[in-house]
Amino acid sequence: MRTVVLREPGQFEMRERDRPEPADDEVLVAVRDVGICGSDVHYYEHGRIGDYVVEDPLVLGHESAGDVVAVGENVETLVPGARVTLEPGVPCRQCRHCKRGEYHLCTDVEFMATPPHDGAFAEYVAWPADFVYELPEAVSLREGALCEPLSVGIHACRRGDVGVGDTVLVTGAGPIGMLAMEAARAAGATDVLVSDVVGSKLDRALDRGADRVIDVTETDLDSAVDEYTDGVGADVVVEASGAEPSIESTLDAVRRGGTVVLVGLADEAEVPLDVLEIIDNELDVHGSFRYANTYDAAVDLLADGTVDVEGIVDFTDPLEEIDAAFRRSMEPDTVKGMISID
Ligand SMILES: NC(=O)C1=CN([C@@H]2O[C@H](COP(=O)(O)OP(=O)(O)OC[C@H]3O[C@@H](n4cnc5c(N)ncnc54)[C@H](O)[C@@H]3O)[C@@H](O)[C@H]2O)C=CC1
Ligand SMILES: CC(=O)[C@H](N)C(=O)O
Repeated sequence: MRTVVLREPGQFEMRERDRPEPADDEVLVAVRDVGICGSDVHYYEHGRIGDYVVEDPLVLGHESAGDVVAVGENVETLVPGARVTLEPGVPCRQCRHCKRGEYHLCTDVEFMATPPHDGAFAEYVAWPADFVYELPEAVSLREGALCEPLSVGIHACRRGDVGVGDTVLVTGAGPIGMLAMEAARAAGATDVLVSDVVGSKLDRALDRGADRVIDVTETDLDSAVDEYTDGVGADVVVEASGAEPSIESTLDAVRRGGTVVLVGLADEAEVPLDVLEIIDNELDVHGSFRYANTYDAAVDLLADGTVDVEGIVDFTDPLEEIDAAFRRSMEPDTVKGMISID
């Protein structure tokens, strides 16, 4: 089967590998659509993310969907021909976190495209059936693949306890911010504000239903939020840029008693946050890491038409043109690129 491996930073190589055999509890999926995530691009550019270093050729891609072509002998939930999306993190299922249902915190999780685990830029992937979700007719495979970043948005909104009537500020209009905005709306937020430093992304957010967009290169975030909320502040801020100034500004933009959800990963682990501001305003500040138990919800929201994920996609290129696709993904205007596999 065809795969693309990252050999070293900036160098993909098309390789033939043996088609995997599904184990008893696995299904074999012919991969059709794979999203390009910022983390894939980071590995492509730098060969590492923090302590995760690409030491051996690695298959990237963890936002995937395709067709089941074979099932292991214990699999009763899926049959060949099913159209599916793959949840990319498989935990140990045994540890305290797994047993509490917070399996995304399992320290033994094997996550696609995180060294040393291969991802989905390949013709076939064998994957545990309990982390494979069937897509109804109404949900395309492209949408199925984007259940992954949508899940990040759903989990962030759950962490922020976004509720009916809330005003939510999302900082960063990349794919995660855009889909956090969708998830916030689905959770009942009636006002969603979005900030970024790239005008075209804010235009896109506006087209996709943002009530107010804030270009922080021109407008002070705190003042804009104050103006919109009559000086109260946002009920929930979802920080989805990872930019240090944006992370710092969340504490000023949220209302007293409100909630800040930190999703964006800063380049530096240490970002100064005013502890007195957190205490005095009784803020809830939550980290949000990947997701757990979100895929069923993501598929349902797509099937109902409650959220739109296709609208964030700028282009789809074939697997053979992955190098050009990654370069295009690095352009500041791009929100989401995808790879299709025939
Ligand atoms: N915690 C988690 O589980 C996950 C975290 N992430 C992180 O979330 C962040 C967002 O992911 P993507 O949307 O894929 O990244 P992205 O890089 O595509 O989007 C970030 C956006 O923030 C904007 N931005 C830069 N400076 C800003 C500022 N000062 N104020 C407002 N916006 C600003 C950029 O122009 C860009 O549009 C990244 O840091 C990523 O590493 C991504 C996936 C999962
Ligand atoms: C941080 C990322 O972008 C990636 N999706 C991951 O969950 O590792």
